[in-house]
Amino acid sequence: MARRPLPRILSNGSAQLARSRELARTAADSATDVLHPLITITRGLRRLAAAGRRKWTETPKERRGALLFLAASVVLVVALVPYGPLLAAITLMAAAAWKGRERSAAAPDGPDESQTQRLKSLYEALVPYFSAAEDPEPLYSHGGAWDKAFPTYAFDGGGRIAQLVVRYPAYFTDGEAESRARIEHLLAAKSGRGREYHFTWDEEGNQLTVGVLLPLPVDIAAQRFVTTPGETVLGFTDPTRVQRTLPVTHGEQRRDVPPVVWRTGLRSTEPHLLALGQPGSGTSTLLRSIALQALQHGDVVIVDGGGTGEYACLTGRDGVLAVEAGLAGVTASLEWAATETERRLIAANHAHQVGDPPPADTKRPLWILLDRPTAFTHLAAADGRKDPQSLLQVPLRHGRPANVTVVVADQLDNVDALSDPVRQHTRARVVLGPATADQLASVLGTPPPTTLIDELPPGRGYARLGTGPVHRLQVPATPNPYDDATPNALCEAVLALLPPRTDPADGETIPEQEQEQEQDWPEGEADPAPTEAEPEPMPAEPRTTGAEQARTEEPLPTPVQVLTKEPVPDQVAVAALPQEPLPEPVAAPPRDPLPEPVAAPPNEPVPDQVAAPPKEPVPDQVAAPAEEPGSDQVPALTKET
Ligand SMILES: Nc1ncnc2c1ncn2[C@@H]1O[C@H](COP(=O)(O)OP(=O)(O)OP(=O)(O)O)[C@@H](O)[C@H]1O
Repeated sequence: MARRPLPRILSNGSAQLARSRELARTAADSATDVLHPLITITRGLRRLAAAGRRKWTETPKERRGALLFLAASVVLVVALVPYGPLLAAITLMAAAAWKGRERSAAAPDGPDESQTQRLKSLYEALVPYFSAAEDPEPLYSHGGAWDKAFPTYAFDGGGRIAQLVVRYPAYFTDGEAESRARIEHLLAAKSGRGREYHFTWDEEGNQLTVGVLLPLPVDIAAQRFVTTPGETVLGFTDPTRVQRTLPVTHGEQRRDVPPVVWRTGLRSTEPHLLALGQPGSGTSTLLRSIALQALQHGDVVIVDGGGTGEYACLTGRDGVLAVEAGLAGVTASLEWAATETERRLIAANHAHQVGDPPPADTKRPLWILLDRPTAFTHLAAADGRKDPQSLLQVPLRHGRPANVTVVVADQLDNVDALSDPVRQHTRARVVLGPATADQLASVLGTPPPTTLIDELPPGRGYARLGTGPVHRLQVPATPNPYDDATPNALCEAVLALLPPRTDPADGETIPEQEQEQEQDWPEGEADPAPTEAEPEPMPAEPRTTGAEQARTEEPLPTPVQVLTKEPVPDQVAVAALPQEPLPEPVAAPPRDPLPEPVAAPPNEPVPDQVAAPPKEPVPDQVAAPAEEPGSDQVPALTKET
């Protein structure tokens, strides 16, 4: 399997150019500072000369002789007086300096009439919230002095408030989320809707700073981001809470933008991610973006519960172990992933015990990406079969030391159908699209410090990594390249990131009829379900149209081997997985297991629901539960959401 090369560090030619330009600008600035008096005097002399010329042309011709005589007399007197020339030169220089000084237009002292009116009405609106009858010296009272309450303010070109500092009385309950939310809502409404505001509460100084946030960039397309292995760019955010910037290209241009970077792997404190959103908010796009980044250094298994072929472009690509859209296929893939997690743990532990480094085949990151897994939960329940989510328990609980990462994307309305392990072990959280304040607080664990706006572009939302701050997030545009509505430039950007197609393992194509005959479950195992009865959420047709194929100029993928008895469409190729034997039958877990503790207790064995082919228990050291952060760090996600 060909490996993708590490991302090439972008050429630094333009960076050098920018540095030289910056150097030249600094030198020019310093020279201007040093030569400033000379420049002022020269400018003054020029102005004096211009004034003299003007005076000469304005003087009637008959009086020019007298004027000339007067000037000559003055020059003569000056020349004859002791120190006259010197005094005259000093006087001239002083006059030139005075005349040459820069007279900037005096800044207006305060707000203009309409701005004053805005501030006054804002003040009046705040009176009921920031006043108390018992207050002997109320800062807020009807008809009171608004300028004492608003020490700093700024307006934008349209006359709307761009920044405002609001002082409030010490008795205001600024520690209560509800009180804060009321004030924030009111300020956002009175300062102009349609913009996002950021609120900074200074509880010590009894001050609230209101800032207007610029829209996040929506034009950044999928590309190779300059990150290290183990880092995934979820999207872009405001520069305020993020120290780092990432160079991105937009057409011919390059610019630096602050990213939200999620770290996975051994040292990650948020090893798994949950993304939620309303339909059409961009969760599938986020998953596609993560998949393209993950494929640079790892393998991915994709579970597509949406059934709209969002991941067809990844099918049959190098590193893509499976793109599953049917219940039986999903179950088989997730069983394999659980077994693989255990295998890695055991292999790494054996290596630790004999003092060897972990084997190479335990280090390649494995990503399990699930788009709407609750669709399969409903299907499995209707069919009386095991919920595929129950198979995520091992990768979720023990995935970090095994380099296995789980990403779950689903709709906000389906939160109740997510299993407890998914809720408890996904400490990186993303909410995309419109969501109520309660939904955001429930998923992220805390409300975002910005106001919500009614209309959000696709891919816009919030991200929180563990107990860190809540970031505004804009996911890079990573559309489905096989979608006819996708603009060509974006389509090409995504296609350029796809790994090459996987060569069939044995160099042969297995005819479909043969495949069906060859799909045999291990002896004694129950057939998961009769093929005819299998509900199939994903249409079996290929997702690509003729036109799309022509655009990609790539042949359709060749099915290599089929894992399940389900009729799998050609494009849903299950490539590398089936080289492994199928795991033992998995005992169905109780339908509604009690929520587990987030941090696995020390010495915890691997849950026995998933019977691994190697029957050894997972060694204590490998489960590494001690490093797992405690449950208080997981953003709350209640079933009431
Ligand atoms: N970050 C983004 N930038 C630009 N367009 C986006 C972005 N995210 C999503 N879109 C566009 O929004 C539409 C819906 O996106 P997507 O399919 O990812 O949403 P979804 O939440 O998975 O919806 P559904 O659950 O209905 O599949 C698509 O047309 C997609 O191209």
